[in-house]
Formats: sequence, C-alpha cells, structure tokens
Amino acid sequence: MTDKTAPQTWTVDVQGYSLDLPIVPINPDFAISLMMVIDLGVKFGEHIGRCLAEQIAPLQPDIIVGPATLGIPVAIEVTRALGLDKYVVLQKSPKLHLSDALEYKLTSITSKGEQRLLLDRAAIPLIKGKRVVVVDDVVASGSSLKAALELVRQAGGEVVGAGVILTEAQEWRKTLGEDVNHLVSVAHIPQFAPDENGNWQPIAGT
Ligand SMILES: O=P(O)(O)OC[C@H]1O[C@H](OP(=O)(O)OP(=O)(O)O)[C@H](O)[C@@H]1O
Repeated sequence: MTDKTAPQTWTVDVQGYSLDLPIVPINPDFAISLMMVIDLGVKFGEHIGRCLAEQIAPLQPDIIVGPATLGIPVAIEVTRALGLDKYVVLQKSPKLHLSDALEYKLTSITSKGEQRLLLDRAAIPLIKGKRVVVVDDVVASGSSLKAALELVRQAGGEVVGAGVILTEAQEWRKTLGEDVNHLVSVAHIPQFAPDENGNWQPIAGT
C-alpha cells in the first residue's frame, strides 16, 4: 500500500514537456489525473499553444473559441501562436452583460452539477460565417466540447476543427460523434481504478 498522505501521480509527456499529474479520486472506485493548466506557467502555455497551432494552422481558422475556465488560456495561447488577435470565450458565470446570451447546458467530468455555457451575443459577429476552431484543456466525457461546438454552430460559425491538450479515456468519442474527426490533441491520459492494494492503476482501454 502506498503512503496515502502523498497523492499518487501519473506522468504524461506533453510533446517534450513531462508533467506529473496528481491522481484525484472521483469516488472509491474511480479516479482521474488532473492537469491545472493555469498552474503550469507561461512557458508551458506557450508550448501547448505552439503544439496545437501547428496542427490547427492548416485548417485556416478565422477565430479560436475556448470555454471557461481552463479553456481560456488555451484559446489565448493558440490565438497568439497562430498570429491571430481576437478570440472568443464561452462563459460559465452569468455576468450582467450575458442575460441575453446564447446558452447550452452541460455537465463535465470534474465539476459537480449542471453548468451553462454562454456565448455573448456581442461576440456573434466574430463567429458568424467564420471558420472556427474550438479549443479546451481536456476532453473527457466530451460534454464541454460538444456544448462549445453547438454554441458556435448556433451562432452561425463553421466548425473547421477542435483542439485539446489532453484527451482523457474514450467516452468523448461517443459524445462528439462525427466531430471526433475534427479533433486534434497533444497527449492522452487514462482513467484509474484501484488494484487489490488500493493503488490507482490505469483502466485498460482508457
Ligand atoms: O469532457 P468533459 O467531461 O466535459 O470534461 C472536460 C472539461 O472539464 C473541465 O472543465 P470544468 O467543467 O471542470 O470547468 P472549469 O474549466 O471551469 O474548471 C475542463 O476544463 C474541460 O472543459
């Protein structure tokens, strides 16, 4: 049995950047490894921006869209690496100016309860009729990315791609359906179940 005071970690190679991610239980039989992109520094941000931009540039996007919260730094860094300027954030907090926003409901793997993704109507001109790539930090169940893609389409955008730093397990394939073909990523992480000693082990096939 490992020391329960020290969290187990999972090491992932993000195209040359090795990260030791803490393994965090969701319940006694299931755990995920957690990447907090906002805690990894500006060099990592620049790195993943470049990695994703290399794959996204051939799609010739006009605009990058990222869902709050952890999709925001990804959207900024990919936008910067592509040499674009504007980007669009899909918000989760219903701020005053968002009372009339386009809306899509979702639940993600890491956040409890139902959330809403909101698209400020003032941002519609940046999306309508434009080639759009949606980015996020991680795709797991796929519901956050699906919500973002649906909102972009509601706003009249043409989704030409989607990009994440990490794909997690496989459930997102079912959720995203044909949009799986649009997805690029930098690295993959599995999900975890306890072995007979109570140590987290990757679940086969995830
Ligand atoms: O594929 P999914 O199951 O939807 O999981 C992935 C999403 O979960 C996390 O966001 P979270 O909902 O925790 O919100 P946050 O970015 O505001 O922390 C992450 O940033 C992705 O957006």
